[in-house]
Formats: sequence, C-alpha cells, structure tokens
Amino acid sequence: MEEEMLQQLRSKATELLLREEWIQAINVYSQLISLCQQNLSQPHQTSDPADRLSKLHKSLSLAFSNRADARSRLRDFDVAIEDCERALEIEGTHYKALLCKGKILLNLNRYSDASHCFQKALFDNQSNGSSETLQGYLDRCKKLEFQSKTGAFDLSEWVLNGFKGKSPELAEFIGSVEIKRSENIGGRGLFTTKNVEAGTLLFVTRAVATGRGILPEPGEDADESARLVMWKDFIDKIVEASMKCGRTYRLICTLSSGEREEDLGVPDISLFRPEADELVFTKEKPDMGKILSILDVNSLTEDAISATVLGRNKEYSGVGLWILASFINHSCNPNARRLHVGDHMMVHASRDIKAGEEITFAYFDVLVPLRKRREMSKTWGFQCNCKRCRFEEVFGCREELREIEMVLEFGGSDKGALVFKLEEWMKKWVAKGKEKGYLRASFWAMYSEVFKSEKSMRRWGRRMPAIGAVAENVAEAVGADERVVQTMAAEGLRKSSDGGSTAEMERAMKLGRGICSKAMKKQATRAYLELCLVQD
Ligand SMILES: C[S@@+](CC[C@H](N)C(=O)[O-])C[C@H]1O[C@@H](n2cnc3c(N)ncnc32)[C@H](O)[C@@H]1O
Repeated sequence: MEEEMLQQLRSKATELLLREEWIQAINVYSQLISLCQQNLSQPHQTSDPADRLSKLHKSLSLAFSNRADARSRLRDFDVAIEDCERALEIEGTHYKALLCKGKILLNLNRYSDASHCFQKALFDNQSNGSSETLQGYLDRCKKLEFQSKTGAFDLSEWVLNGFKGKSPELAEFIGSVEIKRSENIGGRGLFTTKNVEAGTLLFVTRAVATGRGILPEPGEDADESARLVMWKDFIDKIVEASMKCGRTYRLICTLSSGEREEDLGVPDISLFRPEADELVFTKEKPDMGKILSILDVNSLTEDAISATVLGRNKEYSGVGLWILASFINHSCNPNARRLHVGDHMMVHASRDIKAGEEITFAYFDVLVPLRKRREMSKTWGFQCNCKRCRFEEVFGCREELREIEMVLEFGGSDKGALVFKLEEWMKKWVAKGKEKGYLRASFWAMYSEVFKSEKSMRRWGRRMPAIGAVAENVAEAVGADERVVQTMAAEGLRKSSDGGSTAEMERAMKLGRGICSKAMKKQATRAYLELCLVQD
C-alpha cells in the first residue's frame, strides 16, 4: 500500500517533468517528499525493515534532486540548491543532485565549486555512460575559471567568423578596480587600482536581466507602446530575480536611487565576486518602490554611444541592469567603453588610465559642444561636473566659440574655414594638448565633415593639422570613439587603395584597441573596423 502510493506519485511527477510542466512537477514532488518523510517517521511491520528504509531514503533523495531540477529550470536557484543539499545529506554522491548543483553553481559563476560537484559526480555509480557529459562540464568550468582569474578573453575567432553561431560563453571577471567616493563627480564611483593601457579589460559582468525588442523609428505611433512593453518585460524580470535570489536583491540594494548619494555606503569590491559569498540564502521581501527608483537611475541601454553591441542584429534595442557597471559615473572626457556580448557587458579602458583615476563612460554623446551636453545631462537628472565641462565652462563664453556654434546650428558656412579659425584661436589662447582635445571633440562633427570631403581637404588640408594627429589628440582627451577611428580608418583605407601610405590605418588600429579592447586581437580589430566602415 505504502509503495503503491509512492509509485503513483513518482510516475505522475516523472510525467510532468518530461512534459516540462515545472510548477506542477514541483507540487507533486513536494507531496512525494512529505509522504516519504511521514513514512520514515512511522515504524512499519515488514519482513525486511532495513530494505524498506533504504528504499524510502532512495525515493526521498531522488525526489529532492528532481524537485531541484524543476526549480532550477524556473531559475529558482536558492531553493533548488537547498534541495540538492538535502538529497546529498541522504546520499553523499547522489549523481543527479551533484549534476544539478554543479549546473546551478556554473550558472551563478562559481566555477571552482561547480567543478568540485562534477568531479564528485564522476565517482558515483550512476554516472556510468555520462562521463563525457561530465567531462564537458569540467572543461567549461576550467575555461571559465581561467577567464575569471586572468581576464584573458578572446573574441577574435567569433569576430573573424562574422559573428556566426552562438556568442562565446564568457565568465565574470573583476580586474584592477575598486569602489570609492568620487571627489570630482560626487556619490560613489569606480576607480582603477593600477595603471592600465587603452584596451585593457576592467571587468566583465552579466546582466541581472535584460529586455529586448525591435522598436519602430522614434516618433512613430507604435514606438512608445513597443518601448513600454520592452521596459515592462525588463522590470518584471528584475523583480522576479530579486524575489528568487537573496544575493541578487542584496546587490541591487547597494545601488543609488538618485537621492543623497553622498550618504550611501561604499561597498567592498569583493561583495561582487560570486565566489566570495557563502551559500547561505536569507530572504528579504523585495521593496517594489525601491527597485523601480534604482532601475530609473541605473538601467543602461545597449545602443548608447559608448557601447558596442557585438553579433546582434542592429535593429534590436536592449535595456539591462549590470550591477558593477552601475557604479560608473558619466564624464564628458570618459576613459572607458563597453562591449555587449549576449547578456554580458565587457568594460575596458578607451584610453590609458592612471592608478587611482576614476573610471567613467559616456552616458550620452560627448562629441558635441558644451551647451548640447548640458541639455542631455539635464534629461539624465544631473548637472555634469566633469573636468572637461568645468574647463569649457570658462572657454565656452568666448565669443569666437559661440560664433562657430551659431554657424553650425544654422549651417551655410565653409566648415574648412571654421576648423581653420578654431585651430588659429587655440594657438592664440595657448590651449594645451588635452584642452585642444576637448575643444576639437566638441566640434568633431565639423572636423569630420572636412576630413571626409575631398573638396574641403584640397582647399584647407595643408593649413590644418593632419587627421591622424587630430584623432589621436581627441582620443587622448575623451577616449577612443568609433566615429573618430572610422574617419581615420576611412582615410587610411582610401590612401592604401591608392597605393599610398597606410600610416592612418596603423594609427586607427592603435586607437581601435580603445574601441575593441584587448579581447580582440589585431586581425579581428582590423576586421571589425573595416566592417564598421562598410556599414557606415
Ligand atoms: C549609475 S549612477 C552612478 C553611480 C552613483 N554615483 C552612485 O553613487 O551609485 C548614476 C548617478 O550618478 C550621478 N552622476 C553620474 N555621473 C555624474 C556626473 N558626471 N556629474 C554629476 N553626477 C553624476 C547622478 O546622480 C546619476 O543619477
């Protein structure tokens, strides 16, 4: 009778599991678990009590590990791991429980803990015939653990194959960075702990959640509702992740909700290392209001100017929450950029950064004059307080710059003449290297137009600094930018096809590091830059 009831529940649960009806399967496994526990606590008249106990224990451990599997499919990792632990308390090398726990830990980026589970599972009798699968998981753990310890990522093959196939699997990685108070900008910010070269990866992090969709052109009727659907989906996913994972919610709560940033605590960077946390799961009921205001301040869109989305159809728009990246402040002379690969964000230096310098990226376009940047930072809810803005605040009142802005706004003048004038004024004002870079960046649109026009170059080229020098100066001041590198690479490609110098191409390649990061080797960087030129 006892066995009959257990068997009925087991068959029903297996069927639900096979049909991938996870919630119902979890319910039936919960009933099975209760029944096993009840039976274990009640003595029973039987000819072989030891055999009965052993069968009940087997049923119980299997039920726990199957419920863990169903829970993990719903990404309910905290409770799924608890189930694995309970199965393993009964049977220390339970194959299914170890496999499930290993997969969850791999998903939580705890590579060495996951590896430990897969190793142990290899020794279980039931692993016969599955050693290849386990070896596959062990190889993945090894590769990801290496990436997470060294920051040695390589996207070259994928880039050179034209982003065909699945995007490469990436580990999470935290390089030489720390969170500190930002004296210059305010609130907290992310800082380097040693000198880093342009292209160096600073960290790689996976989104808590993303929302993606194909949005109609801005202004079209359907635009607003498509955007709302994407945001709603994104917010729902964040709330779900906060409810299911105590650690995720705790980390989200370290972020700014935009108020009194100066009073917020400064979390230690180790908090963000997945392996640093003990597997102790305390649940807190997520506060919806708090989550919404945090998302308001910290959500990032993938199509920002300092971001490059690799390997996805450009028509897709995406929004996401990447926790560590949320500590990065905006600057109009940024020194970092981000690459998006699937749900991972790879943040790298877009120019050389000194130890102790704040890491910043551009929330909005910084290749525009101060007045435009002021408007944009206002829509972000802050007044930019960066070094470049402070410098241009003083220079910005110069009548000569106003004149250029007016002409640019209303059009009509020879841009070559304007560039020439600005260059002459900068000489008169004795502007230093970085300062020249700031002003050239502010008026990049006009420089670019001139460099791209053969007619303008014939007329003004000899009286202006070369594209290579201007581009390097701008990149030194505001970090490498795709548009600047593209203008230089275009000139390089044009000259090389004429059989001329490729010095511009070489310089573009050097700056390309600041765009592509060291995760792309030389050939891949070149292929990527050429691809950008074709698409331009
Ligand atoms: C994503 S958070 C950046 C980290 C934040 N400072 C913190 O302490 O958590 C964005 C917020 O930081 C502040 N912020 C970022 N860049 C800034 C800038 N250039 N000038 C002034 N405030 C800035 C604004 O309050 C903005 O809403």
